Amino acid sequence: MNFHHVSVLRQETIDNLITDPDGIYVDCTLGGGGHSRALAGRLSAKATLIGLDQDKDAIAAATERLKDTACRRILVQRNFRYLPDVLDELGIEKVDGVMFDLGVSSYQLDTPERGFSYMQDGPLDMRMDRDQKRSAYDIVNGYSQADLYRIIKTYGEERWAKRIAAFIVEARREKPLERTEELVQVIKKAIPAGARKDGPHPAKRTFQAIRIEVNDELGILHDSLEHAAQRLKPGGRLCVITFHSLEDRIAKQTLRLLATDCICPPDMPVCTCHHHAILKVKRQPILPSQEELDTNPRARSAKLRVGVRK
Ligand SMILES: C[S@@+](CC[C@H](N)C(=O)[O-])C[C@H]1O[C@@H](n2cnc3c(N)ncnc32)[C@H](O)[C@@H]1O
Repeated sequence: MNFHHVSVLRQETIDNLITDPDGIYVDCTLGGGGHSRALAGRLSAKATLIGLDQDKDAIAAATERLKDTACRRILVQRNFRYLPDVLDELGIEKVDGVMFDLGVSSYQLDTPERGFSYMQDGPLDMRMDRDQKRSAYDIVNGYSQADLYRIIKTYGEERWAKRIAAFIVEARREKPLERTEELVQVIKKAIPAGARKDGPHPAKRTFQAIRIEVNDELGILHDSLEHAAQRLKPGGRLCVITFHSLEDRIAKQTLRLLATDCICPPDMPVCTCHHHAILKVKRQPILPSQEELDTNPRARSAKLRVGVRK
């Protein structure tokens, strides 16, 4: 397996994450272990690095990449929504830092058999965790037209969502769509030629939408970030890298909420919510440098948000 992935905002993330070189750190999205490798390189032999990924291939690649690092390493194939359970099982109450580098890896995108790519033909799959039942096939062939429209519109922010949903339903009447290339052809037919001329690949937004739905990427984000923040020691850091506006909105709003004391409606005479801020956050996200943008086009839309536990 050739696990190709160039880590985004690597230095910036590690610089913000580490407060104690002997501490306990969690990488919730190991991928190829790029961030973790850089992190481990700055930790002592007394430190612990816990790495999670729901993709078996990522665990295998990261295990290899991290094998000669000094710190204690615990790599687990698990969805990060279960971070509190993983820490409980390890008997770890609080940690010094937690990072998330959201979305898919280049390896997942560029491996046709994983079915994420609209550029190379493969089965309609898109599962990060291949033990999971629901795949892109089930969504494309099983969702009602209204549900297809809803996800393509909401998660893809696709202007032609209505037509694409209708064309998918029409195409699958003959036989189920099985390959990514078949879906790409249906999407191309649905989008008028004039609108297809400029801009990104016509299937980009629909593929993003289906991928988000298959992996419930946005549904689990708010709670996962909150759980991670709750497990930080005072002064501990939460670092989140996002790659599109929907993801970033959830990260921004969650961090802002965790940094707010009272969340009662403004006309409430006394506080009844008893909400207490547990984080301090910087308003502005950290963006990739020009140098990084010049060498890694995937960094274009990346934003790093950092929270510091009170
Ligand atoms: C952008 S890649 C991470 C790359 C990594 N930081 C590096 O430098 O090599 C995102 C990884 O997160 C994993 N992932 C996404 N959502 C996840 C979730 N809810 N739970 C666990 N892993 C997840 C994906 O399988 C993928 O391997």
